[in-house]
Parts: sequence; C-alpha cells; structure tokens
Amino acid sequence: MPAHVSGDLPLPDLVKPARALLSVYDKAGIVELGRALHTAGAELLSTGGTADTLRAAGLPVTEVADYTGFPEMMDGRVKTLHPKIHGGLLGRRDSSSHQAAMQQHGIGPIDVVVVTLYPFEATVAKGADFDTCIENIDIGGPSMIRSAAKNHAAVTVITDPADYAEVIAALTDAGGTSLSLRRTLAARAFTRTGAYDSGISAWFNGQVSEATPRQLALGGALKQTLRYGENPHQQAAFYATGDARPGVATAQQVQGKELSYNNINDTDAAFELVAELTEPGVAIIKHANPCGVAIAPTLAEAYRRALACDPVSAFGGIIAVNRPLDKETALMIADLFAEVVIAPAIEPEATAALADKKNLRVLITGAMPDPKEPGLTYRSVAGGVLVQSRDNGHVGAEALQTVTKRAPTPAEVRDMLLAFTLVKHVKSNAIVLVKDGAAVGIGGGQTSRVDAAQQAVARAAAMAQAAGEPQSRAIGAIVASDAFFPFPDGLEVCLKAGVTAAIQPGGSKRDAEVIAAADAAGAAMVFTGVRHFKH
Ligand SMILES: NC(=O)c1ncn([C@@H]2O[C@H](COP(=O)(O)O)[C@@H](O)[C@H]2O)c1NC=O
Repeated sequence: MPAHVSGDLPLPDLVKPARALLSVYDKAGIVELGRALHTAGAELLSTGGTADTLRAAGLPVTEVADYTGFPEMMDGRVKTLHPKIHGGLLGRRDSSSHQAAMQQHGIGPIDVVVVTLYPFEATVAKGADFDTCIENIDIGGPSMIRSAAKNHAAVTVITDPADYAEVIAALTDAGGTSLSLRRTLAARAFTRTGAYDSGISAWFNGQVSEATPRQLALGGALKQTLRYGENPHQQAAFYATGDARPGVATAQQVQGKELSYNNINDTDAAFELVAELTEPGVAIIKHANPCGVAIAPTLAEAYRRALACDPVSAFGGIIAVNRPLDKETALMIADLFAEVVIAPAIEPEATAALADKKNLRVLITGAMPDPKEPGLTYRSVAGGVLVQSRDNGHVGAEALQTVTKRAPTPAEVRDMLLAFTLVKHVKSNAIVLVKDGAAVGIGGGQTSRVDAAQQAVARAAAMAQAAGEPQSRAIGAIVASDAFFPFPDGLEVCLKAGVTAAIQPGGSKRDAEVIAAADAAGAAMVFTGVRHFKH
C-alpha cells in the first residue's frame, strides 16, 4: 500500500499560479489561456509546437527541454517524462519532506497543467493503419494529467478547451483557482484519461481479436445532455463511443427539436432495421418495435405500404428509410405526425417538403450501417454489464431447409426472407406476417408465442377491415417466428387465419408435430437453423 503522508504545512484554498505547463495537440484557445496565466503571474513552460504558438502570439515561454535540460527525443515520444516535470506536479505543497526532496533535486512546483491529447480516437475513426494508430497514443500527456489530477489539492489540471473560459474567469476574478474548481477539473481529467484509454483498449482488443477482455473499459464523449430519460423523473445523457458506424450517434440533425432519450433508442432500432433491407425500404418504429415495414421498387411505394400495416400505431412514430429521402416520400411523411425521420441522404426538394414541420427531427447519416459488420452490444444488469457480439446473423435463400411436403414458391421465399429479417428486430416472442414485400401483422414482446401469433393475426384482420378490404391480410401471407414453434399451436393460429407458408429456426423436440400441422394445411415451411431472440 502506498504510504500515507500527512501534511504538516498549511495549504491555501486559493492557488495563484507561479508556473504553468502548456502542452496541447489542439491549439484552439491556448493563446487566450496562456495570456491569462501570464497576466496572473505564471511563468509559462511549453513543449515544441505549443511553445511556437504561444511565442508567435508574443508570450514569453520557456521550452520544457530547456527547463529539464533534456531535449525532446524519439520523435516526440519523450518530451515531458522527466522528474523535474512530474516531481513539480506531484510534490505535496503541504509536506515538508516533499518540499525538501524538491529542493534537494532542484525541482520547482508546477501549479497548472494544460494538456489536450493526441487525437487517437479521430485517428482510429479515420481508418488509419496500425502503426499510425500506435503513434497517436499519447503517453506524456496522460501522465501529466494524472500527476496533476492526483495533486489537485495544489495543482490545476485542464484537459478540454471547453474549460478554458472558467479558468480564465477564475484567474481574472481571484488571481487563481479555488480547491472546488481544481477538484472538479481533476474529476474531469481522470474521466478524460479513462475514456481515452478505453478507446485504446477497445481498438487494441479488436486488433488481437480479444472478444471478452479481462476488464471492461467502456468510454465515450458526452454528445448531448438529455432533458430526461425514459421517464421524466430519470436523468439521462447520450455519449458517443467513437464507433464510426453510421446511425443516430453519427448523424447530422438538419431540422427539428432536440432528440429525446426514447427518440434516440427508437431511431437506432429503426435505422438498424432498414439497413438490412436490400431493396428500397421503410420502417416505422414505436417503442423500439416496428409497426410497419415494407420494401418496394420506390421509397414512396415502400412508405405507403409500411404505413398501411398499422397507421394507428404509426402516429408519433420514428421513420427510417434506406435510400436518399425524395420529395414524394417526404410529402407523405409531412402528412403524418412523426417524431423523427432518419435517412442516409436527403434530396433538396425533400428538405423543402419537410421544412414546415418545425418539430420533426430530420437526421442524415451519409451512409447505411453494414448489417453484417461485427461489433459489440452492451446492457446493464444489477452489478454487471452484459456484452455480446451484435446479432449480425443473416439467412439467405441458400440456407433454407424445406421440411414440408410442399416447397415454397419463389414469391413465398422472398417474403420469408423479409419476414425472418424483421423478426430479428421485434422484441421476443416475435411473430411477423409478410405479404408481397410488406409486413401485414406484427406480434411482439409477448410471453407466449401463441399470444404473439394471435396479435399478428388480429392486426392483419383489423387493419384490413379498417382499410375497407374484403378479407384479412393474413390470407396468403407467410409467417416468420424468431425462435422455433415449441408446439403446433402458434403456427396453427396463423394457418387458421390463412397463412400459406412459414419460416422458423426449427430445433424443437416437437418439430415433427409442427411440420405435420403445416402439411395438414398444405403449407410450405422452411427451417433456418438460426434464432433471432431480441429482449
Ligand atoms: N512524450 C511526451 O513526453 C509528451 N509530453 C506531452 N506530449 C503531448 O504532446 C502534445 C503537444 O506537443 P506540441 O506542443 O509539440 O504540439 C500534447 O498532445 C501532449 O499531450 C507528449 N507526447 C506523447 O506522448
């Protein structure tokens, strides 16, 4: 255990800086902060590039290399890693033994450290090669930040240009910083180095295929403080992890009110769903579950058909499209009360068509995410975090195993593949009915698969009736189930409603009974061997 040193000297709350070290990759605002420190009476120490910037602004600067008597070396790998720097940051001002050691070794106190780190996260996001990423791992910067933050009782540590104004104000008003400000900045500093290292850890584990590392290092940058969480009494915020996957975290919001917690969650679900559709496709989401999905030759047609699935639930929904949003589709969206629209791109006429809907949030991602890309998903439980690889499972026509006497027609296979893609995005137990490229009945989030089937079938009948159609939309549809039918009953609900074909993982002890039920109805059924639970 490290020795505990009690302070035997007085330590003031207000620390007026006599010496400050500035070493920043991002030079924005550093001249203003340097000037405020200089005006407050601090001697400025600085590393090469930062020193140049300060000097160019007319500020007197001492190079760290001159201060330590050691040159910067090894392409900048060693600049500030010196006892004169770390001793000056770590030595306790309230300990006579520390003070004596500083005096003995000619170490002067450093009262302020300003560091912005090498852009490791941005380098990875740009897709740089291994060696470039390694070279962008900052070593000296985090070391100084940690030394200063540990000794925040006397040292002010600044790691983000967003904090410059607050420190400048303290220097201007009081000539120094208070303990409470230094403590706040120290907390931010450790959060910064923690998040920085978590980014390195995530990237490095990916490089060596370490899927389940011994420690979990989760980091992110605050993207938005949210008004509230799932409910108004819950606090919430949105953090960007630096993952470049196109989606709600990377999108540009081109219109509308601030996104809410539920908006973000639902928009993510919607966009991940449409990313799976190879033809022009639209998904309408409520409470992270689809209430309408369709593919069609045009986006406008896909939207019309997606909306027709359940126009009642679509009210206040989130709409995702997988092609540039065009004017015709935008005009129809403008007719609906929707919360969010997310698209890979938007045509200028579509922007104009939505412009009057001031509250409608419009998000543009620039690209679609790759549904087959590997990645991790996280969920918190009491006392832990569950981590798993993203469900990037994909079932193509070649993987289908016909288990009934009748094989599916090519049209049924097309609908089967769409429906099986959709059950992956509906909360379990999930049952989805699809006809001619559009969902016509969705049952999800049920504790019984029979209930999910009944819900899907009821929706198909009710929506047909509401639209004045002569018969239930379940007639001639195909059914998909996210997991095997454990008994024939769930399938029988669908067959009785007029479903002609089924797609499911298979693998139940009672598969034979389920197949017999399909055969008895003259239905075709295929097994996928893949399950798509979503909880
Ligand atoms: N190696 C070191 O001793 C070291 N000390 C400070 N740095 C970093 O160098 C950068 C500033 O360099 P310059 O002032 O030369 O532009 C900062 O991002 C700082 O975090 C270092 N670089 C990397 O570790």
